[in-house]
Amino acid sequence: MSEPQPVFSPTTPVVPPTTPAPAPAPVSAPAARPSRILVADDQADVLEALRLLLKRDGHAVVTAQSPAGALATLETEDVDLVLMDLNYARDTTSGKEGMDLLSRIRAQDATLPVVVMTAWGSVEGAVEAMRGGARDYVQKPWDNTRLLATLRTQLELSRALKRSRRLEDENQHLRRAQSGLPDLVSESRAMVPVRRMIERVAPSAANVLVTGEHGTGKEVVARLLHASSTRADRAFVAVNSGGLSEGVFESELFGHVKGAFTDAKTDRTGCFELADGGTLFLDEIGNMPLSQQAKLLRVLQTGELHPVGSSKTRRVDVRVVSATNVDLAKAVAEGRFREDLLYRLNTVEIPLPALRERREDIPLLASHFLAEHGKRYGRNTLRMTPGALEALLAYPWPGNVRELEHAVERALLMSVGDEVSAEDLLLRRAGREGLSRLEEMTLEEVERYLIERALARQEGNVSEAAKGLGLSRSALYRRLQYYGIKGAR
Ligand SMILES: Nc1ncnc2c1ncn2[C@@H]1O[C@H](COP(=O)(O)OP(=O)(O)OP(=O)(O)O)[C@@H](O)[C@H]1O
Repeated sequence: MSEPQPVFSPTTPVVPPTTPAPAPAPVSAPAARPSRILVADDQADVLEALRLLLKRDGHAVVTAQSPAGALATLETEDVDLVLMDLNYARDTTSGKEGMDLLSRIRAQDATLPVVVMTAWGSVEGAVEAMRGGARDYVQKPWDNTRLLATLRTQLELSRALKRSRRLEDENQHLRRAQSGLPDLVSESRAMVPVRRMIERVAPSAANVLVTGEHGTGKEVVARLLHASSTRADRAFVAVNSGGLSEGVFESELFGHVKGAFTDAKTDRTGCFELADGGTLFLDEIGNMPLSQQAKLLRVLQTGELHPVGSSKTRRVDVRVVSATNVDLAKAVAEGRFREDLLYRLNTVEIPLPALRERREDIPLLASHFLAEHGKRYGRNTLRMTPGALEALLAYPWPGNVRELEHAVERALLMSVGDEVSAEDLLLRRAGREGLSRLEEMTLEEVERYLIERALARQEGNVSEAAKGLGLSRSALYRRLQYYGIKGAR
């Protein structure tokens, strides 16, 4: 069995598009930013000294002179660590205001590392603060080297924690681990423009819209675009964007913070952030309600989002590949899809032909699935009989490649010995072998069978099939509707 060839390898030189693609949607890249530290102390000279010290060490610094100021800053600024004094009211060393501030910071974001500064010799204060959730403490007056080392350790620890939490979230979202390039098996002429387009646009950051009937391989194309791009080592996050209820949509795409709503027990990273630096695959985009389209458009226009319940702005660098089986131009004309969103999504459009329009691919796809599933079931020596191949070629495949894959897997399980026969395929209604069962069929089954055969012969063309059956086009359409036969054009 010949191995399907990958479309191209990532090392293949990039061929520039003949017509320059329009500029991609500006979901802009975040600059690699230094750690941002909030320093809270009521003494201006202390704040200034710390600001200079931390800046020299490569950190960005924001300062606050009171607990209220610190909390207000945390509301609006994305901070990586808080360095805070325990005492605010002058001449007191009780640390009460500081402990209060610490617990309020923890309530807002329990993952934010806090390092407290205690008065020299106040060991109880330090112990209490650590019990209250501070990650570490330094004593005043501080030793510069020790202070910087403490902060660096806490920042690294927090980064590692964030990374592992993000990986956990990512793992939940990644539908399947991909090794190497996903297989886009094809040898038909109809798929040549598809392959060419993938080669040309994959390396760019352009947003791509993949269109085609169910099961034609839109997600395979999306994965291939990602795997062949410079983003290949970052996440590919797939989300069924047409099937989300109003309540779930924002949280799924943009994330939420703990406490944003009753069930929000912990922070949740949204798909946009999970896909940061990588590719977000928005499947079934044509079924997205208008209200959700507006929210999506805003993020694509600005490259900025707010997790639900947070006023902090996050920036993301995401390439969006979307897919639909809906005619979006028609949906725009009927007011069901926003035109401005369509223009953001379809910088490049890749239309995938239905399987009946590329019958040359059927034998290769069948062999591919037979080999793949054969491996899975420990049956590596299976072959299709010529009769099985003929039946596959005669069938109209309304469910496209997905249906073919299922039929081959089922046939593999039905088969005895090394051969998969036409009968194992169970394509009773359309395969040739159906003829031998003619006498067992009802009149309606025979009619359906003949219509499917005629359509398959004419590659789904209704006018030609109607001619062959001696029916008018509209009479055939009525019957197609009656029998629920899909895949006609
Ligand atoms: N050209 C191809 N080569 C190999 N496998 C393919 C090909 N096209 C589709 N498949 C397989 O067929 C199945 C359906 O493909 P996929 O999910 O990409 O279709 P889709 O167009 O995204 O479907 P839907 O519109 O229902 O979401 C998958 O298991 C996929 O791996």
